Amino acid sequence: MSRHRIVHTFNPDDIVSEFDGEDYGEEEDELSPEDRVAMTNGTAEVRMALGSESSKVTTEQIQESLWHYYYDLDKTVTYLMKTYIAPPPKPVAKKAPEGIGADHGRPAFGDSLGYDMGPMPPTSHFPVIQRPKVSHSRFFDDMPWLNVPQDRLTVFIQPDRPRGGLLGGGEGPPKMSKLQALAAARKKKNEEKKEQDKALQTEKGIASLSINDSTQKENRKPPLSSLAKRQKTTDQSTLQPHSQPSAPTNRRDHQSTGQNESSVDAADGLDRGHADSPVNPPTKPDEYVALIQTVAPSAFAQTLFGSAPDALGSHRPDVYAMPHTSSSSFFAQAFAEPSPDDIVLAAQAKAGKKTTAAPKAAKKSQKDKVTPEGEVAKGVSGLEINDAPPPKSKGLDVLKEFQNSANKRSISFVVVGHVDAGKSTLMGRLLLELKFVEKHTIDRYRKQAEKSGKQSFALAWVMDQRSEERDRGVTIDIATNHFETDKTSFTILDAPGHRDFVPNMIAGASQADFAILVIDADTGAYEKGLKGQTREHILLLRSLGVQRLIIGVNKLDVIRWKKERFEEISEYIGGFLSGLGFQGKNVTFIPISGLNGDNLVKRTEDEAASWYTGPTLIEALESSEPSAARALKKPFRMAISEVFRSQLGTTTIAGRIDSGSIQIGDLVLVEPSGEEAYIKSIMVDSDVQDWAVAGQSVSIALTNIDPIHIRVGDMLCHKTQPINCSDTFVLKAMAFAHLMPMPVDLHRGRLHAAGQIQSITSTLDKSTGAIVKKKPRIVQPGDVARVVVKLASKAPLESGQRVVIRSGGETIAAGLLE
Ligand SMILES: Nc1nc2c(ncn2[C@@H]2O[C@H](COP(=O)(O)OP(=O)(O)OP(=O)(O)O)[C@@H](O)[C@H]2O)c(=O)[nH]1
Repeated sequence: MSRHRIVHTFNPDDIVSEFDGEDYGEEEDELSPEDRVAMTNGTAEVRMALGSESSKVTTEQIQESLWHYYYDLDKTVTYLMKTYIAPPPKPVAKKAPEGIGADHGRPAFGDSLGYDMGPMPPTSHFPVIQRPKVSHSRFFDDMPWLNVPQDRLTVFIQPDRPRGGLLGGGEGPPKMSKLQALAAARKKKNEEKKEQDKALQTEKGIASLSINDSTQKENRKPPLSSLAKRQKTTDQSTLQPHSQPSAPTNRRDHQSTGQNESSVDAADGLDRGHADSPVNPPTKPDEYVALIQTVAPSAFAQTLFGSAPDALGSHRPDVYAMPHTSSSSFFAQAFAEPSPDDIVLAAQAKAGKKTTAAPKAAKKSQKDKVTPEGEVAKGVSGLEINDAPPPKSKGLDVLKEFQNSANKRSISFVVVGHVDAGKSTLMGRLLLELKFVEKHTIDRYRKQAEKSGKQSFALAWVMDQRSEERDRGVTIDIATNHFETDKTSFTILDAPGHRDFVPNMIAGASQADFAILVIDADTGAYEKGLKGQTREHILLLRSLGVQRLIIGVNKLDVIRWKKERFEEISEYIGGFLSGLGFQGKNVTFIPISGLNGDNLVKRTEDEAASWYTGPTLIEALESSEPSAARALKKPFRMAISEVFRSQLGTTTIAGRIDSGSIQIGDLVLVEPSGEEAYIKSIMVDSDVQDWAVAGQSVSIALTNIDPIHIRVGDMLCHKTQPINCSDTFVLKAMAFAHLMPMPVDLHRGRLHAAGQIQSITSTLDKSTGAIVKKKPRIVQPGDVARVVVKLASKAPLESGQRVVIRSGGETIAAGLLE
C-alpha cells in the first residue's frame, strides 16, 4: 500500500472503500515500489526542468512537491520556482502589534480558509519555529471601540470553487486527496472487474438456458394430458410476444391483442403529445403502459431478452417472452404422459365401468387436431374442480354396524397440568411400559437429547415431536398418540402446560372424555403450579364438561415417596375440585413417578412407597367411562383439528366425531365456507373403516373440494343437516374475572374467534338459574351471567356447545351457548 498523509478533507465514502476488505491499520512511511520509481524519475525530470536553478532546492523539497502534486511535473516546478527559487516579493506588511501575524508571512487563517498553501512541510523535516510570545489580553488595547482601523478589519473572501480535495495546483477541477485518489482508483478497478465477471456469468447463464429445438418440430409434439393442454392454452395466450400478432384465435388472445393495439395507439399519441407539450403527464393506465414502452429496456432486460427494436417509433412488445418459451419442446416433457391423477381416475373409471371426464378429455385430446379454439374450450371446461366421480357409498346402517362390530371402545383423554409437571414424560413412559414405543427409540432420543443437555426430556420426546418443543423442552401444541388395552382403544391428547399455550390446552380438553391432571409434588413446585396453570386447567376442564379426573401426583421419587406430601396435595386439590362440582367418585389420586415408571403399569417396588395400595394409572384409565353417553343418533358434527393436503387432490382432515356418524361416499359440508365434499376414506385410529361414529378419533380423506376452503377449527357436517353459522351468540357464562362489554376471544376446540361482549343481559342464580339482576353493568368473578357475544365473522356454533372466553391472554369466562 502506498504512503499516505493526513489530508484536509474527509469523505466517509473514501474511508469505507479504503477499509473495504483490507487491513488499513497504520500509516506507512515506506513508498511502494511503483511510487519509488515514479519518485526517482520525477526528481530527475524536475531537476532537468529547473536546469541550473535546481541546485537551489533539495531533493527532499522536490520529492515533497512531487508527492503533493501527484507527480505533476509542471505544478511541481511552478511550486518550487515560486517557493524556493524565485519567490514573489512579499507585500510590505504594516507594522502589526507585537506577536500578531508573525508566522512566516502566511495569512494567519489561510489554512483554514482553503488557500493554496503548497505542500505542508512535515514537522520532522523543518525546524520548529518559535513564535513570539503573544499576550492575548493586550490584543484589543489599542483598538478604539467600534472604530476599528481599516487595516485591522477581517476580509472574508468566498472560495472561488467548491471545496473538496486538496486545494492548489492551478486550474481545473478540484483535486482529489491522495486517499480519495487511491480509493477511486481501486473502486474503478473493482467495478471494471465486476462488470467483466458479470458479463462472463451472464453469457454462461444464457448459454445454459438455451434449448436446442432444432430437432423438434411443432407437428411432432407428443400427446398432452388435459392439464398440460390447460397449461399450454394459458401459456400460449399470455406468453406470445405481441410483436408477432396472430389472428385473434381465442378470447384471451383477442383481449390481449386489443389491449396491445390500444396500448400502441396510446403510445403513439403520447409520443406526439410528449413532443408537443412535454408537461403533460400520463393520466390513464394505458398511457403509463405506453410511456413504459417508449423507454429503452434496462441492461438486465436486454441481457435476458435481447436488445430492443431499434427506433423508438417502431413497434415494441409490452410482454416479453422468456427465451425458452418460444421453443417447441418447452411444454412437452412435463406433461407428455397422463398425470398420476389421470392414471388413477382412469383406473377407477375402468373398475366402475365408467368413463370419467378427465380420462375422456385426455383420450380425446390425443385424437383431436389441435386447433386454438378447441384448446381454449377444453381448457375452460377442464378448469372445473368437481371433475372426479363421487366415491361410491355402500349405504350402510352405520349404527347397526357399530353395534355388531367387535370394535373396542374408543376413549380420548387429555393430559393437563402446570408447565414441567411431567406430562409428556409420563405419557412417554406409559407408552414405553405398554410397549407401544420401543426401548431403542428412547435410547436414541436420550443420546440425541444429551447433545443439547436435555437428556431428562428423552421420554417427553415421544410426545414432543416438534424441533422447537425439543429445543425448548416445552410442549407447544397438542400431541396425540394411541395405545390399546384389551378393552379400550385410547387416544392421548398431551396438552401444553405453559400459560402461553392455554388455547391449545382448550383445544385438547374439548376433544377429551376425561383428563389426567399431573401435579409436580416437589417442594415449591406444587405451590408454584397452584399459582400457575393447575387451577386454571381444572377450571377449564370443568367448564368444558369434563367430569372424570385422574390426578397423577408426580415426581414422588424426588421427595422420597413422602406420604404426608401426597396427602397434603390430595386434600387440597380434592377440596378445590369438589367446590367446583366434581364428584368424589370421579376423582382418583395416584402417587407416581413418570420418569421411573412407578405406579403406571407396574406398582413401585420402592419400600418407601409401600403405604400406597390404590390403583395404578392404567387401572384407573381402564375403569374410566366417558363423561357423557355418545350422541350417536344426533346430526353428524366433527370439529376439524388438523388438515393435511395431498398432491393427489384429496384433503385429509383429523379430529374427533362429536356426534352422529358417517360413512364413505357421504356428502358433507365444511362450515363456515359452506363448501361441499365427499368422504373418500375413513381411518379410525390406525384402521381403515367404511364408517365411524361419535367419540372416535378419525382421519377422513375428502374429495371434490379445494383445500383452501378448509381450516383448522372448521366444522364438518352432513349436507342434509347443516350446522348454523352466525356471528351473534347468547352465552350462559361463569365469570372467572370481571365481565363487561369488552373485546374478547371465543374458543371452542380449535376455533378461536375474535369478537366482543356486546351486552350483559342478566346475572343468574348459580343453582336455580333464575334472573338475579337485569342488565348489570359488570359481572363479578364467580357470578353466572347471560351475555351476548358478537364475533367479527360468522362461525359454526350451535346451542349446547361449550365455549371459553379469553381476553388479554387470560381465561375470563366459560359457559354454554344457548
Ligand atoms: N425426578 C423426576 N423428574 C421428572 C418426573 N417426570 C418428569 N420429570 C422431569 O421434569 C421435566 C419436565 O418434564 P416434561 O415431561 O417435559 O413436563 P411437561 O409437563 O410435559 O412440560 P410441558 O408440556 O412443557 O408443560 C423433565 O426434565 C423431566 O425429566 C419424575 O417423575 N421424576
